[in-house]
Amino acid sequence: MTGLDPVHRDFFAGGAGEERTLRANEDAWARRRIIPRVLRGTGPRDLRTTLLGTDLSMPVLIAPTAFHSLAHPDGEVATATAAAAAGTAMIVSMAATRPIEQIAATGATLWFQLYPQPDLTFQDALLERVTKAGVKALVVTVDSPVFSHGRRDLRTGFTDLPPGLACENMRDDTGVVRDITMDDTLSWAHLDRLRAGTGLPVVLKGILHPADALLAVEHGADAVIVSNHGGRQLDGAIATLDALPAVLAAAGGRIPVLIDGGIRTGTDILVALALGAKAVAVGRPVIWGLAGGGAHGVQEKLETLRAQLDHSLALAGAQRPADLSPDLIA
Ligand SMILES: Cc1cc2nc3c(=O)[nH]c(=O)nc-3n(C[C@H](O)[C@H](O)[C@H](O)COP(=O)(O)O)c2cc1C
Ligand SMILES: O=C(O)C(=O)c1ccccc1
Repeated sequence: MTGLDPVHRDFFAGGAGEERTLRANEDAWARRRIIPRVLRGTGPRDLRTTLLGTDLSMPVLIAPTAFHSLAHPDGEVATATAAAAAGTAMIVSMAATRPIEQIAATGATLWFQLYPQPDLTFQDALLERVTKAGVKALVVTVDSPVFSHGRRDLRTGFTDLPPGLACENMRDDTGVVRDITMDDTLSWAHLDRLRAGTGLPVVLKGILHPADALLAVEHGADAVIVSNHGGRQLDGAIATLDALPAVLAAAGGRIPVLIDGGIRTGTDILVALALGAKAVAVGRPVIWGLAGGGAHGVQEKLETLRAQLDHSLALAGAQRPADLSPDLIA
């Protein structure tokens, strides 16, 4: 990718361990085949979707990924500019390198991703800050009780952001940038407290087991994202597509189920929607677009996915995502 330092490229591309889960995510989509319907006279497609009160021009969100300023000098501001132009939502990583207020100034619809922090005073202040900036939902990442180990970036020697870059939303009231803490004591009680303290919809990111999907419903989560963190946390974890059916069954239609991991084409999105996901999120493809061409690069990536989804819906005999059903997938 243009201008991307090889060490940073490995940080973005890499997965945990042997990268089995990283590969499994992409392979799972490639294994599915579509059984199209014909002669349905559907006319032009309508990709619009509403999620937790958020209107989206298509069922594709930008997954939260760290450190966009390593990919492009405009960082998360460029990514958000593209999200706004494409009419979709960006989930801003807690490890974003631009202040949430600057990202919000693009006019993009934003959700904010949170690693729950043990310092509750700091966390409350952060939530107040992002809420004031206008984020529309809180995405709580639950698959990371500890930092990832053995990723490519650890072998290449990538440890921290270069001078001048920082996780700008981790500044406390003294201006000091806090480290993001991965908390191995996290439990459902923490989630209950979080939910009680915010008026925002709460989305749990990193659900793979159906029993956890059921608990998410019982604890009042507004949505879940089936995710294995793009193969960056537990190597050997199930591919997200393989986890999706049981999670959907456990959720039983009570809350929307989203999915990320290895989604690269419009047909991947069609497969996810046909099986019952309400929307998908994409991580690395957005980073490559950002590295290659800033806001325009990201927008081009999003418009390519939109065109591919539109085309494959037409060829499968569907006008809207809601017209798709599991019988279309082999
Ligand atoms: C470079 C990179 C950084 C990431 N940073 C975060 C993060 O800060 N918070 C988070 O919840 N997930 C993070 N993720 C996981 C993504 O949100 C998402 O689950 C994953 O990238 C989806 O898979 P894909 O990249 O194959 O589309 C990161 C992923 C990558 C590749
Ligand atoms: O790289 C990641 O996957 C990730 O989640 C992360 C979180 C905090 C800082 C840097 C990266």
